[in-house]
Amino acid sequence: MSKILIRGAKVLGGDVQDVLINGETIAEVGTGLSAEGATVVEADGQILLPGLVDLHTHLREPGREDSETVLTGTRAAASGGYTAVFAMANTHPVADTAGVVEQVYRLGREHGYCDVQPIGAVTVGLEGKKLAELGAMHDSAAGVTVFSDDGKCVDDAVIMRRALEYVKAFGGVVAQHAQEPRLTEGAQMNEGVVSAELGLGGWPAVAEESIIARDVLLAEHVGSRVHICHLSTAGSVEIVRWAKSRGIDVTAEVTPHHLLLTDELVRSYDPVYKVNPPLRTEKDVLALREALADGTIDIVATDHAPHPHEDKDCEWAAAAMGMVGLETALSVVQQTMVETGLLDWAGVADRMSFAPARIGRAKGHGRPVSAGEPANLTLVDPAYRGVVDPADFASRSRNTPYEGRELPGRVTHTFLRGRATVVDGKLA
Ligand SMILES: NC(=O)N[C@@H](CC(=O)O)C(=O)O
Repeated sequence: MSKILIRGAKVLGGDVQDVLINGETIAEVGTGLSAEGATVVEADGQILLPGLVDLHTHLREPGREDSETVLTGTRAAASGGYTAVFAMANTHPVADTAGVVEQVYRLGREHGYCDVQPIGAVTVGLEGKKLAELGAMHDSAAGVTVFSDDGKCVDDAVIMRRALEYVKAFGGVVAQHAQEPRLTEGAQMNEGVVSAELGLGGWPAVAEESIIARDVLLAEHVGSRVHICHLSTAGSVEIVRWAKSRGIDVTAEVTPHHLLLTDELVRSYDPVYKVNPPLRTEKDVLALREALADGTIDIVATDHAPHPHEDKDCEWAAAAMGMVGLETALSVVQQTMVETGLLDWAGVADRMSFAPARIGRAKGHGRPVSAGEPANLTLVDPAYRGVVDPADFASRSRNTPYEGRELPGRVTHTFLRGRATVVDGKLA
């Protein structure tokens, strides 16, 4: 069995320690550990985190392999420090049967860059009409625990209620894309001052907030668990805060881009900024950061949404919605949360590994950095400063809003069950 000694890293940003990996497992954590027979990784000044877990990734396979595949997407994930990703169901065919989720799960295992945990669709074909085979997907080899029609809202209250009732039986969770469809017909960007000036169809905050309000009440009524995808407004934060104070079993995520970018960027008419939910205002950004810091928002999830050049490089109205995010997420969180003093590295470990693994019940991920645990680990150099160049991405798509921006931090090593998937910042 191969041995690796990570020497002198700040574990979760705290004490400087050595971590000895033996085979797939962390053998020892301490100071002055022997390097005998081990490959040494010098980690002076670096932060050691549990491998990151993304609860919201679009891998596009099957069906849109021109934008991403399980292989390219998991290579992008490993580059970004992830050891597990949850793959959204809006593929072609939709991941609404045991067959499709098993296929995606197996591809992840075969490629070996990052574990892939498929998310099952809530409704057949994401059409919102008929519940998909939730039980069969759960009982399959993929062991699906998270269900979502992401990209579309489960807007029928009865279907949502039934889904919540169904997943309760096996401790699953429904992850809602909160977007009232009638209030967002033809919407192109956040509804506000900028949309009025640009004459683009507005996407009101209330379209998100009304669905969240309804769904936390449904979750309370049914006694089930609901997760809210990509929260984007200050009002949504208030509703989730209220729900949690009532003891409702709700969790929520925020994307890196909603922690940094605002709708002012849409003035450029550059479709790279077109995303669902849309970029909001400075006030929303600040409320989201604060909510992530105080735990009202549980996790950061990337909503990595790769699109090929031809779907993005066109006029605003015709462009696809979405941004890639796996390879920049940790840097954006470092900039917006750590360097602002809102969150320390232990907090980052919680919001990007422990909590998402807990919500999605990802086995072997989001575990403490201690002896006997699976060696799923990420090593970060926080002093690094670099300009984002999409040509460096492992993702098949390049639709990043950060091109040319300087961002802090770099993932130097990622370990999946003791095997290095990233070494010195490069895919192994
Ligand atoms: N987040 C996005 O802007 N796009 C997502 C789906 C969606 O949520 O619309 C995609 O699959 O491309």
